[in-house]
Amino acid sequence: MSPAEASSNSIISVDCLEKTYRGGGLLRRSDVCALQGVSLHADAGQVFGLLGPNGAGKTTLIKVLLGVIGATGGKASLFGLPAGSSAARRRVGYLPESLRVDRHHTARSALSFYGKLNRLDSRTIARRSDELIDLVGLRGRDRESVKRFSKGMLQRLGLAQSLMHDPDLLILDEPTDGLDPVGRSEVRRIIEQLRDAGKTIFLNSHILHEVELICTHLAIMAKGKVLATGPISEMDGPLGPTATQIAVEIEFELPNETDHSEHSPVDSKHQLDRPAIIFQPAIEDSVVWVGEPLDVDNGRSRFRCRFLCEDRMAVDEIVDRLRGADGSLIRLVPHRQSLEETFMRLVQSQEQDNVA
Ligand SMILES: Nc1ncnc2c1ncn2[C@@H]1O[C@H](COP(=O)(O)OP(=O)(O)OP(=O)(O)O)[C@@H](O)[C@H]1O
Repeated sequence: MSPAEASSNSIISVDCLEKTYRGGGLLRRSDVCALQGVSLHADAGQVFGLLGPNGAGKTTLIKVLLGVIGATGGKASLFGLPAGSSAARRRVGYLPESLRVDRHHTARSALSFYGKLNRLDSRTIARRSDELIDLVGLRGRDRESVKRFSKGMLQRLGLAQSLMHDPDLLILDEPTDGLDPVGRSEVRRIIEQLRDAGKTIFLNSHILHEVELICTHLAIMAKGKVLATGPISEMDGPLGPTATQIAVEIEFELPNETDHSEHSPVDSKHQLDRPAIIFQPAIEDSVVWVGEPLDVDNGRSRFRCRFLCEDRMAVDEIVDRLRGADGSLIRLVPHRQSLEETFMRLVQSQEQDNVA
């Protein structure tokens, strides 16, 4: 989305953001460009996921949003206020990747401590602590030492502390990292409740499946750049990674080259190469996946292949080539790319671009 397209109710608005960590030395060889023209927008009520491999720049972006570090270029704002300003910061709750709660605390005393840090009065602290202890499922354990808490319970307490001042936006750094499946599902349940209560949630993760389960919107980042952003429902659709590409799955039969009348064995490796030979060079590089021959019968082999086609004409060409090779089309369906496939394709093609 271009800055001009950003909707007026953007809670987070990031445009052409740059962050270079300066290294030593006159030639600046050790400078690290952690953010390179990052643009993204998260609207009210969204659960927005920032997904990327290690070193993508996710934590750097969060630090700029919170005002912990300054950007070296571009613009970032929260609620239309400059990121890092105290007016913006007051409306944000933050859960760092590993929140350390002093071991002498109980859940209740920890919440009281964080309430005081947020300058809340004692009545508000007592009321919010009650509400949040219920929300995060710590009722009955709230006067126990946190020393006895599991990692999942500590993370839920961390969520509660980030909510003490009732912020409109929650920024969560790897909220389910290191939790067991039960802990992850409990954190997801709380995030869903917060979303239903109208909070905007911005979270950072390298766990693709978690993002898929929790988020409504997504930005895929790698090496300081946003590779794709939009509603999650559009990230794993039938289209390829660019708007015009079409991913299709085709099931078809081809006559065997081996003469079956002589009962010669069918060489499956040889058979496997056949579709690629028939479809190339016209659609070079577009055979994404070829399965083992599914069936070999009456001198014909059945295959299932996936293709990433640049446009509809490329799909027509595949069908024409199949007919030209005396093949028959059994099934042609748009292939829904999983988020994982989209993610891997984007990250790998960026790596190839960098090598070229
Ligand atoms: N204080 C710093 N000084 C120099 N380089 C840094 C600093 N902090 C981060 N970097 C570098 O900036 C790049 C982005 O790092 P960042 O921590 O933002 O990525 P990330 O996506 O959060 O990765 P991870 O999932 O591993 O935390 C990396 O190359 C990292 O080494």
